[in-house]
Amino acid sequence: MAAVTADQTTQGTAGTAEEAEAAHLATFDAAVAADDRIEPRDWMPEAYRASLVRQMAQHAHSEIIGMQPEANWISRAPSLRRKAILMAKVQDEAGHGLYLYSAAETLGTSREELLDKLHAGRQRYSSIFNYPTLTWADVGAIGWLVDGAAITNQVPLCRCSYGPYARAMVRICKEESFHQRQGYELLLALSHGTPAQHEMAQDAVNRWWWPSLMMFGPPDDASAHSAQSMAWKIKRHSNDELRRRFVDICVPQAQVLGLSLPDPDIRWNEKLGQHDYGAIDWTEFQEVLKGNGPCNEQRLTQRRKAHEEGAWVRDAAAAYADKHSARPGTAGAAAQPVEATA
Ligand SMILES: CC(C)(COP(=O)(O)OP(=O)(O)OC[C@H]1O[C@@H](n2cnc3c(N)ncnc32)[C@H](O)[C@@H]1OP(=O)(O)O)[C@@H](O)C(=O)NCCC(=O)NCCSC(=O)Cc1ccccc1
Repeated sequence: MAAVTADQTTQGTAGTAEEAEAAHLATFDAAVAADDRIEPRDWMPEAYRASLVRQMAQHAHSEIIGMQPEANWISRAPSLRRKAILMAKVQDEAGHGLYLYSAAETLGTSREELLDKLHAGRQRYSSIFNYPTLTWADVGAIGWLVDGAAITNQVPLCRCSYGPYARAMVRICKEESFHQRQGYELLLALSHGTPAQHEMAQDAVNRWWWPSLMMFGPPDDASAHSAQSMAWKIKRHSNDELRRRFVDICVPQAQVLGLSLPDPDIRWNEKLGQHDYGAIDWTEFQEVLKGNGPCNEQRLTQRRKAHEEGAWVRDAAAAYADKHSARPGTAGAAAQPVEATA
């Protein structure tokens, strides 16, 4: 964006602070209207910054908490091939969290601060990760439905108005596509396996279907942030639009899988050119958001434990970085006091 940077705001402005603010806002609004990207050093309204931090932090937290349900099956994967794929997928989710925490840092919030808020229960992560993985087929259902829903939601975020978030999403979406395919392929194998395997696949789809629809957030008329986020082009589509798009994608895929979706009200709506679907249990969604889902407590406890147990790794990395920057010939060395030698 060829906008005024934060540093320039105080330089050479003849008018009042209010006039300068209004000029910046006009430049920002014009950039958003023109589909330009807002970059970290560009002026932006504080509410825009706060909304981005809220969404990006929640997204980053979802990626790292989202490692837990599937990691539960790494040691019990049925073959070496499935184990290698699952390990790679879970590692990818950690990577996504790191891209997103880094992108959030460009808005002036440290990773440490965001993690502290997650651990204190002051920031959210996606409701979907508060459900248990009861059988191996759940790994397939998560790949197909949870990663599928994530892609449907996140592809439009590649066109988000904030540059670092949009660019992080490009890479994340490529990896999520692989995750979705592996889940689909896993379910296809189970669905066409023994009757017991088919039943296990169907049971997993039955349990994950409705929580996956909840990933898109509350219905549009109850979505507090959608209108403003869409005006700022952080979000490009409403929660209900994306949810319906996801149903349209899943219906033919379920047919190929030979599995049914647990909703007798799914039917083609000729007028809309899309599928209708049954009522979502929004009470269950609100309960999960309040912390009363089946695994909320387990997920946060495990996350806090992993953070505490990883303290030595962070300390070691910081000590190494300090040592490295103190070496002669490195950029950091110039700033170090030189000890006199005898
Ligand atoms: C669509 C929405 C999630 C919500 O729209 P907004 O406009 O932001 O909010 P809206 O006004 O509609 O809602 C009002 C309140 O309700 C909250 N809330 C809503 N829905 C949920 C929910 N489902 N869970 C929990 N909370 C939810 C919402 O934050 C707000 O609360 P607040 O006022 O902040 O306290 C949006 O933030 C978004 O697109 N995020 C980016 C994508 C992203 O985060 N993806 C995560 C999955 S990544 C993944 O799966 C990859 C993976 C796969 C496999 C394994 C591992 C990893």
